[in-house]
Amino acid sequence: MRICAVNTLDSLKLPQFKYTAKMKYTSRHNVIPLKGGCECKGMCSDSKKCLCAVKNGGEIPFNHSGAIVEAKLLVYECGPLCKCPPSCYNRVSQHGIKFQLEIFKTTSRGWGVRSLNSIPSGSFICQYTGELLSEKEADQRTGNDEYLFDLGRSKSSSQSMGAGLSSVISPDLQSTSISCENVEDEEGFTIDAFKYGSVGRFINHSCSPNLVAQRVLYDHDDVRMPHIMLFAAENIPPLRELTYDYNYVVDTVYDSAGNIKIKECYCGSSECTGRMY
Ligand SMILES: C[S@@+](CC[C@H](N)C(=O)[O-])C[C@H]1O[C@@H](n2cnc3c(N)ncnc32)[C@H](O)[C@@H]1O
Repeated sequence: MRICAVNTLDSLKLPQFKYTAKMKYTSRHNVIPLKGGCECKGMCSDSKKCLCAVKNGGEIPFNHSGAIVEAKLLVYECGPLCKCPPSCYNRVSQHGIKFQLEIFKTTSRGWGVRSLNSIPSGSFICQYTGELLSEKEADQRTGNDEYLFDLGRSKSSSQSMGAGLSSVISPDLQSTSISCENVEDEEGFTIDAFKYGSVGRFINHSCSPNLVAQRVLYDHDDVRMPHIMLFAAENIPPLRELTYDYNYVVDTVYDSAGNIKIKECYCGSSECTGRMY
């Protein structure tokens, strides 16, 4: 789908980056491959027999219109080794963008994203794609940290969803409680959308967001590096800016010299806390 960028405010052009609809992995990261899939011949309608439904806690997380029913720590969509057809109800975000999105210049937050169509609650919007980096690699990009999305760590006691853009957020506060078989260490991963990314890289933060970031697995089995899929958290009218909560914890973001970084929030919501971090 073609995505236009409009600027009615000044003469600034969209910054250069390479558009990638899929994640960019390198051989440095050993992604755990899929071990298998469900055996359903139809549409995964028997949630007791469908292995993917079982992994989702005994239910398909989407309704028949393709809307996510509720945000979860991790959603398993059916994948390439499943026997079900591409039209299976448990394949949603893997099919890509369905709404006509537009990148536009905002007055105070750089570029942002809106939809030209109205969006029903629960609909898939887009994936936050980019280069997959280890925590160490991400830490070395402190000067260019505006497009980092920290995936947190796979084994942790913290319950935080941790779906936020950050470079150096305290790992304990930013991590997830997903337990992870076959993973020896606790290495965390980050997506960097600065050089390679999708329209998702332009979605701004809001303290009253209308999207949620959902971790999804379908084409590999590595819970350390789930796909980040953005879904509508409410019905969204056309031209309303799309936003999600970056989930920063104030005073936990540091620069390379170890000083606390402060960034004001201009989301404009009545619930705005005033600071992004
Ligand atoms: C992932 S980028 C979002 C797209 C960005 N606006 C652009 O022009 O490329 C994140 C950056 O956007 C800006 N931003 C996003 N949400 C904001 C907000 N609520 N208030 C102020 N700046 C925001 C900050 O500079 C942040 O580091």
